[in-house]
Amino acid sequence: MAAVLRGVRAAIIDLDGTMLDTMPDFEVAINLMREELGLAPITAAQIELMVGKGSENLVRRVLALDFEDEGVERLFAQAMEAYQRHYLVINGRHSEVYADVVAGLQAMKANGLRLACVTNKPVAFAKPLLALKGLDGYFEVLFGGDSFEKKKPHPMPLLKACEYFDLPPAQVVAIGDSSNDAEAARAAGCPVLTVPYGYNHGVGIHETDSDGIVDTLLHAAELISRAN
Ligand SMILES: O=C(O)COP(=O)(O)O
Ligand SMILES: [Mg+2]
Repeated sequence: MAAVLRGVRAAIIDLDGTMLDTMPDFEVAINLMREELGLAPITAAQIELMVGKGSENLVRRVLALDFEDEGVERLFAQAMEAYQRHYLVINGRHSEVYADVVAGLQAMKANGLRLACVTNKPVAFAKPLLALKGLDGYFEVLFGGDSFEKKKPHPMPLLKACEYFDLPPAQVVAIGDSSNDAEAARAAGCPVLTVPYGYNHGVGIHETDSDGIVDTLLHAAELISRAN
């Protein structure tokens, strides 16, 4: 693993499931939306399988629990509006920073790494959330699921971050909790580390192709530092 991390000058860090356990926020906002539509609540365990590919995909999949394709499309705009309205109100209220995230970000900065946050969450949710949790100051740039034409697992958001840093992808490590992060990194040519504690569509992180699994962001910081 050390070999692929040699020469790394910057890190692209995912948000949901990597820095913050946001599942309780998703659960509250999704169930407020369902209540408005007259639908019964669903569990965090159900929602966890659907998170990771952005808000539109989440809302469509939640509706698909109760409706066929035609019903999903009929209700989508109304459901999306309700979900976004509720999410913005509760954003961050029920979510927590994972262990050793702050220590990891501090260690990366201390080691001279430049940092970007690249998430599939819309920027309007991600920006105030990072600020509320005191994490915004670590990042030079934040890209969300609506920043570009394509989201992860497409490589575009990662390539844009590399462009922003003016570094080749081989010198920019991606760190995330799901196959979306790992596939985007592979396609972009970035080395990739994964954390095992987030949301990977119900699939163990060992099943996802990466350059290594790290227990925490602090562990990631140590590996990158040791390789350089
Ligand atoms: O909001 C999502 O779909 C997941 O967001 P993430 O890319 O920060 O994990
Ligand atoms: Mg994630």
